[in-house]
Order: sequence, then structure tokens, then C-alpha cells
Amino acid sequence: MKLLEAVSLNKRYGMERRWFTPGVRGVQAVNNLSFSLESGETLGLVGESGCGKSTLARLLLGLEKPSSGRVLYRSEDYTDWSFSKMRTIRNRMQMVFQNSLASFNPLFTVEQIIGEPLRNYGERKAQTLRVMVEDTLERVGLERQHIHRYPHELSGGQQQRVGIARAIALRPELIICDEPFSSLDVTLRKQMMDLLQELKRELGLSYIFITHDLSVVNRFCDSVAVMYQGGIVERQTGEHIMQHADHPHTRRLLSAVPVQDPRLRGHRISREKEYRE
Ligand SMILES: Nc1ncnc2c1ncn2[C@@H]1O[C@H](COP(=O)(O)OP(=O)(O)OP(=O)(O)O)[C@@H](O)[C@H]1O
Repeated sequence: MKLLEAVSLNKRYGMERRWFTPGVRGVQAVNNLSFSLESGETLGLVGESGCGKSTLARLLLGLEKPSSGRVLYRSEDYTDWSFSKMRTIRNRMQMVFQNSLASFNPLFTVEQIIGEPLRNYGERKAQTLRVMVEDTLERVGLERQHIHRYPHELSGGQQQRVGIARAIALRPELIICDEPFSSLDVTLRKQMMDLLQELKRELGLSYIFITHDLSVVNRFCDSVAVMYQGGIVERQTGEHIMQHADHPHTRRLLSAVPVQDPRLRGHRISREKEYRE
């Protein structure tokens, strides 16, 4: 069953300015991009800085409107939905940001941060809210005592856990993760990836996992789509892409990934040589 679909999406910025500033041509952030995500699938969206990954995430979440093209959720076209109509599906699609701290209200405690989406969607009883927040905290590996803390009183890893807790509070079907662990060290990153896997199993989630680092996604994702200049140039399983990348741009991204296995290292060198020639 298709959960999410993008059909010929385009997003061009700066077109309004060209009337005032001669020579301004605008930026084509997303360029004729189509893909679909099956229910229960984890899709890695990989590409270098500026290729349009975050813009695509905003279009999928309905935070911005595309210049042209369509977005569909469970076959329902929501491209032209108003902000208030988006409420009916926003609880099913959530996001985890690279820097959760910046997305939190600094005056809110952890309890208020996680409880906010629940209150927005109608839960009013303080006792029920407390139980739901505690249950969600436990699922992301935080303790009950953390509910009284403010965001700045948490470590970077704990802040990202609160970001995940807020995202799962409404029990969504899809979470879009935009470079969620890039500021964390390798050990912590591994723990957080394991946490996402566990939540996927427990809650039946689907993920779109945005990163510039191919090494992060090859084991975690069912498939990996490589973005280049606003479009998807290649989509394969993680394992396949690490060994048999088709597109020259994917091979260039791969050359930045450290290879542990010496046999694969030899393979990669020959592919890079082929690319250079
Ligand atoms: N609001 C905006 N107004 C004008 N241009 C924008 C806007 N948002 C993004 N862009 C431009 O669109 C292009 C794609 O940006 P985007 O942030 O989607 O890339 P990205 O792949 O997510 O990059 P990064 O990995 O660095 O976050 C860039 O050239 C960027 O400068």
C-alpha cells in the first residue's frame, strides 16, 4: 500500500524577486521529482548540501506549496490543502529535526514539549496527558525524572530523544528525519539508529531519513534515493548502492564513505577510477 507519493514535484524560489532585480533567475530547489513510499518502508534520501533534501521534506509535510506537481497521502491529493485542512493528516506525518533544541520552546519543560501535540489534538485531561507523556518518554529511553527539565538542561542526545518523543506522541504513521543525529558522536548515533529501528517495529512506523552521509543509511534503510540538483538520480537497496552505484554522482558520494572491508575497498577504487576516466 502506497503511503506517500510525490508526482513531478517542482519548487522554484526567488521568482517573485526577478520582477524587482534584473538578472535574478531564482533557484530550482526541487526539479521534476517523483517517488513513492510504501507503508512500513524506510527510505534514505541522500545528497550533498543544497541538493534540495530539506525543501522536499517541507513540501511533503505541506509546510510549503510546490511550484507544480502533486503530493498524495494514502492516494489522497493534499497539494492544495489549506493549513487548517492539513491538520487532518499532520498528526500522521511528523518530523525530527537536526537540531531539536532550536525547535523547542525554551520556556517549556519536557512534559510540556511532548504534551503540546497531544493537547493540540484534543487531549485535555492533565492526568491522561501525564501518563501519555511518561509512556512516550520511556519508549525513547528517558526517565520519568526528565519530564520536569527544560531543554537546555539536557545533553545533545537527550534533546534528540525528546525530539523523537514529540514526533511519536501522536502515534504517526510516517516520520521524516532531517539529519537527526549528525551532531552526535558515533556511539550515540548508533544507539539512536537502534532506537528508531525499535520504534519502527513497535509502532509500525515508516521513515524518510534525510542525510548527506551514505554510510549512515545503507543498513538502516530498505532503499536509498540519491538526490542531485533537485531530482532523484538513482534509487536502490542500501547494500546494492554501496557496491554497484550506477550514477557518477552516487559514486562521488561513496568516495567520501570510509570502507572497513578491504575487499570492498578494492572494488570501490576501481569504480572511482572508472568514474574519473
Ligand atoms: N526559502 C528559500 N528561499 C530561497 N532559496 C531557498 C530557500 N530554501 C532553500 N533554498 C535554496 O534551495 C536549494 C536547496 O536547499 P535545501 O535546504 O533544500 O538543500 P539541502 O539538500 O537540504 O541542503 P543541506 O544538506 O545543506 O541542508 C539551495 O540552493 C538553497 O539555497
